[in-house]
Amino acid sequence: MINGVRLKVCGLTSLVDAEAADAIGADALGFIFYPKSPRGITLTQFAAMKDRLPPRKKVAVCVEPSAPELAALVGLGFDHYQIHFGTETPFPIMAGWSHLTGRNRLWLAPKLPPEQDVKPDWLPLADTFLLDTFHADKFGGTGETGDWAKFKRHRDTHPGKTWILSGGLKPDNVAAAVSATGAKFLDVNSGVELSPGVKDPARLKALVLALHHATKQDNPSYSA
Ligand SMILES: O=C(O)c1ccccc1N[C@@H]1O[C@H](COP(=O)(O)O)[C@@H](O)[C@H]1O
Repeated sequence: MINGVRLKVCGLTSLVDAEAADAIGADALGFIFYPKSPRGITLTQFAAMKDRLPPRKKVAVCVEPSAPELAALVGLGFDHYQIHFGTETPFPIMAGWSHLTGRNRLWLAPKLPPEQDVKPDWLPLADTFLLDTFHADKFGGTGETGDWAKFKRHRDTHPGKTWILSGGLKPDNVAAAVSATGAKFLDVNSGVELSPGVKDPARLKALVLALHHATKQDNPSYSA
């Protein structure tokens, strides 16, 4: 936690990168189980490093998992399950996800087109929502910033939920993102990489320094 702002470092593919995220004080470590992602790992790869990972919250990131796929992830004992999904996903499927993980462990990450908001029906299914940048052909990892005003509007409208800001965050825009949205939970991924799937310790440090500076109590553009 950095001055009241939590940070997840996502797309970790190795112990070395998990340790780099731990070293900068990340609250949560994200692992992507999506074969189409350049940061994707398999359950076997995760299981091989699981016992040596730093003692931070572990988040399994997946895309529209089937019940058996999600059950396999739950079997590995993650703290949270971040599910990216299209907005036409049938409600009973989403309710099944919530039932399998428990709503306190579920992070719903809808692929929201510009004109669409989080549907009221979804709210009881999860305590936490992650808003990532919309991209017609991708579910995440776009490296592009999203609609910060939309994020702020959701956060203001539903203060009982945890809202995670995601999409294209990097050392040079994290201060502006926090200032524009008031986000208390950030998710970083490609903006702190050397190449897809390989984290850059220098960019991780720069991001944390920028976040420290942006959230200092005496910074006039920040309201805690
Ligand atoms: O990174 C991916 O390849 C990915 C693929 C499918 C679903 C989620 C994915 N990553 C998530 O995308 C966001 C934002 O990434 P970025 O900062 O824009 O690179 C992050 O939450 C990852 O969990």
